[in-house]
Amino acid sequence: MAAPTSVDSRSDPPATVRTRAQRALPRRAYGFRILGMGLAALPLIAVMHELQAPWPAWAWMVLTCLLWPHIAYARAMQSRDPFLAELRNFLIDSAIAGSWVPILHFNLLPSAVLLSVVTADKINSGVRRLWLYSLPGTVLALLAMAWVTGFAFQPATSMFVIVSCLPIMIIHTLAVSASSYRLVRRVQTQNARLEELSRIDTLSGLYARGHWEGLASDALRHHALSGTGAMMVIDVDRFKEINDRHGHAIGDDVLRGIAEVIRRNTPTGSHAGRIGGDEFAVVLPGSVADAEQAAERILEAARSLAFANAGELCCSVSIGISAMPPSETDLRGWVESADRALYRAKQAGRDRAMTA
Ligand SMILES: Nc1nc2c(ncn2[C@@H]2O[C@H](COP(=O)(O)OP(=O)(O)OP(=O)(O)O)[C@@H](O)[C@H]2O)c(=O)[nH]1
Repeated sequence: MAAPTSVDSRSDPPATVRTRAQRALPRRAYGFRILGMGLAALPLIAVMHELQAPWPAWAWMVLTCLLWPHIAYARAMQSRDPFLAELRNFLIDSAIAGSWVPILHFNLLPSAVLLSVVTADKINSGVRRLWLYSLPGTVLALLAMAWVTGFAFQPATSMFVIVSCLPIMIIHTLAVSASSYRLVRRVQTQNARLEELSRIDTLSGLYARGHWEGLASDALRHHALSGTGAMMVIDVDRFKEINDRHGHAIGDDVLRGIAEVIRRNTPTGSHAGRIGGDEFAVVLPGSVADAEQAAERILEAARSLAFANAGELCCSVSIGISAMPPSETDLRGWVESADRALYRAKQAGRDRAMTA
């Protein structure tokens, strides 16, 4: 009758995450325990009324349904390890449910509802095998209470008791489902964010290498059909010197500036990525002549870049261009061909483009 949580004991989360989860778990469980135990009181009252139960049964109902949720919360929050204390509370929940079955004289519907609700709570907690660990305590509590009540057995459920079971079956199930839904939505959002992070190079804003390679392979297959397309590899000239003279922060500004230059000067349908420290690659649609024009624009724009914190800094790039291979080949071969052209551009004095 407690909350579904996002905690999974299979993995070892970082300390900060774990501390947050430690505090969050008892808080989340508190509301659900009040709801679950409170709603469970209805069938208990109905059956005890039918059985004319003795006062200790009523006292046990008040203690477990009305007081226990607050005791459990206080226990967990005052504990050195609220997460662990809350796990113990989960186990006590199950034992309490087990103890109720004989008090109800094994009345079929409320017994089944109570046991399935507490077991489902363990599964929903996300803590591996918690439901399994809770079973011995449940069975022991059930047997102990059965011994106290003399194994009284009256499984038939009246319409009055069936109706009293409806609130816990409906409201608790919906509340747990809503909580699970929120959890799933959060995981989906986080997954989308993680995917975004793996797709985009955070410094340059261009595609990260792995994702770019996927796009470039697709483009290679696509361009093989049309017979056009070009690969461009761009490397910042003497970037080590820029770092050494102006510092890494300015070096990063240069990389960002070049990335922006590439973005602005390549045609729609191009895929630009950062494939190394100061190396970028672009797959372009169209002919080699189109790519050479784009390269000239990039060279020009790179020369004109200005940096607020390094007034005298001028930068340039060298570019290697390779035409679409005559027959479809692997991406690596295409990039290496453009790389060889880039090497020649560097050898020829940098700040220029060469075509393979
Ligand atoms: N600021 C910064 N520097 C980086 C980053 N990644 C790699 N580098 C640096 O980039 C430099 C790359 O230099 P090289 O490619 O070896 O050579 P270069 O100085 O550019 O010389 P040429 O390519 O021959 O013109 C190295 O000094 C790396 O430390 C980064 O993300 N930020």
